[in-house]
Amino acid sequence: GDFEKSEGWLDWYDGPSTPTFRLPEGSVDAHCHVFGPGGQFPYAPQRKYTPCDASADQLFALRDQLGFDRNVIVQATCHGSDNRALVDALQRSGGRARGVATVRRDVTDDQLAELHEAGVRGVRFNFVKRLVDRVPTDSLEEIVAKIAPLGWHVVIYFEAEDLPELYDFFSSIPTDLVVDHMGRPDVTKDPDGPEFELFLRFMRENTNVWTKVSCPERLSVTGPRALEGEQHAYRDVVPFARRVVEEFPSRVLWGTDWPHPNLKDHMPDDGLLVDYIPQIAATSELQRQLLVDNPRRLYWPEGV
Ligand SMILES: O=C(O)/C=C(\C=C(/O)C(=O)O)C(=O)O
Repeated sequence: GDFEKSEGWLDWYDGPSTPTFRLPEGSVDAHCHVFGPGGQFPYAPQRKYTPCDASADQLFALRDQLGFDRNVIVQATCHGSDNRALVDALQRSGGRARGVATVRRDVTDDQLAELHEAGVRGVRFNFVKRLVDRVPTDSLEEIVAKIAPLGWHVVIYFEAEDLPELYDFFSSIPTDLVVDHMGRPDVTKDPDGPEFELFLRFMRENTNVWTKVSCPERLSVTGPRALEGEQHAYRDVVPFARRVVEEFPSRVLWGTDWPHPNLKDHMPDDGLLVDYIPQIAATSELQRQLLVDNPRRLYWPEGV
């Protein structure tokens, strides 16, 4: 049918392993998606890929199996600014999910109020060129002005090579600003080198900036296989993520990124991704901040 998934798209991992690492009580999967079903929630005509359907019920089953308590569900580009699938999932969650939506510059205050009522607490802007026709620099400023009364924050997704030209613009955003997947560092480079240093400087100079130390499977060249005797899946990503967690322990978040859109070479076992966490957050204090305190402060500030 019209919603055939993209060529080469891998189905998400059916039957993920149960993690060895026990998530702390109240942990939040702070980056995940729901897609479709395409017949009920059509994908955006201008999308760059067509995902497999991935429902709220399947997301919540994964949440329970992995040991998370809550989700932050993030609008992906395949649904554009049609947030109906996201809102449906939030309404089904019984208050255990919050959302990050995508809106256009002509969004009305009533539409924003409806999204807030459903549990949306932020807006997402995608600067990854393969995912959008044009980067949303102009609409971002207008939308930031509209969401200010709601106290929402901004989530941005960009690639490390684009940070130099976007640095000043991103530094001018007045809200809390959450960077997806550490701004996608090239992990074949030196974690102490100039490229990652620019991202660390961005976080040092802008104390409103948070980042998700998620998606090693997107960044890794060494991949999911742990060498004999070594415990590190995605071992080439560990130094980058660990550095961020240890320098900015109160401004990091973590998520599965289920159902992992656009992965072509392998589909990660979500249980394995959870077992990666202690490599990058080595103490129970850091784990609690990463998985419980920080996402709760940002998405459930009312403390429920
Ligand atoms: O889901 C992710 O976080 C990563 C990807 C996709 C999107 O963010 C999206 O379509 O909005 C990607 O790297 O392709």
